[in-house]
Amino acid sequence: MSKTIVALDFSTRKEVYEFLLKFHEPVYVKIGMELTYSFGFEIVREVKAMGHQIFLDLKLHDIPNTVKQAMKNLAKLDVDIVNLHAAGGSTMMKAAIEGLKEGAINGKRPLCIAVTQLTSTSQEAMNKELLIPGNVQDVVIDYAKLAKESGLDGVVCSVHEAKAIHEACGDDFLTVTPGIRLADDSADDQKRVATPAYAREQGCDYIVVGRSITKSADPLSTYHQIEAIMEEA
Ligand SMILES: O=c1ccn([C@@H]2O[C@H](COP(=O)(O)O)[C@@H](O)[C@H]2O)c(=O)[nH]1
Repeated sequence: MSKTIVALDFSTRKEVYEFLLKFHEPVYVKIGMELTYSFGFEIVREVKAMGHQIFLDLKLHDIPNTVKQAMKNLAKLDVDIVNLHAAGGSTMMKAAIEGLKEGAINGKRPLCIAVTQLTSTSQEAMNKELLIPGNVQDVVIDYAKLAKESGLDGVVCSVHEAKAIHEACGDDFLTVTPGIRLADDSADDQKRVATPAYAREQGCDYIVVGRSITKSADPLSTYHQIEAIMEEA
């Protein structure tokens, strides 16, 4: 089973299909706001029909009833993972699970994970702009515990918090980690970054990789290189 989720952050359908056609097997992909807001759920259905697994990354954050109804609709897409912001609180997260259960196809709902602190958020920004005091790792772990108590399946966090989250919430609580960069890559807008090798060492369940693969001169080879690192014993 693939441990690498490729972020399909493209602006055109052509780029999506040209990219996916390079792969000769189903891959785990992430469809986010960029594609969904351009092409609607049609693109989700099309990529799913090609046999790929899908993490639908729309990061819901609203009042509980709105999130519940939205999740009910997302469950009907039969994707593998959906997500929301833990900052919406436990009532919202519980409502999300209720919505997913109501919309589940054949009794099987998508996994639901909570964004703790975005990997583009630095310690300084969290304290001074978001006005959340304390250490970013402690805050992420507290949010992860809240997500677990609310019935969620895991969290989005950075590699740097994954080990402590597994210690606090259990090994079966998923850690999905964006902010992945190969050693020579630019961090771009990401702040809490790490390499695939460090992600494997820290026991991350999945890494999310966008630009390091999609902007690579040879995306297929970079993907296989990363997968090989993630699969090392
Ligand atoms: O905390 C988060 C949550 C989501 N993301 C998403 O992951 C990818 C990362 O792309 P890169 O090009 O590898 O930086 C992107 O789609 C984000 O929306 C995240 O980065 N951090």
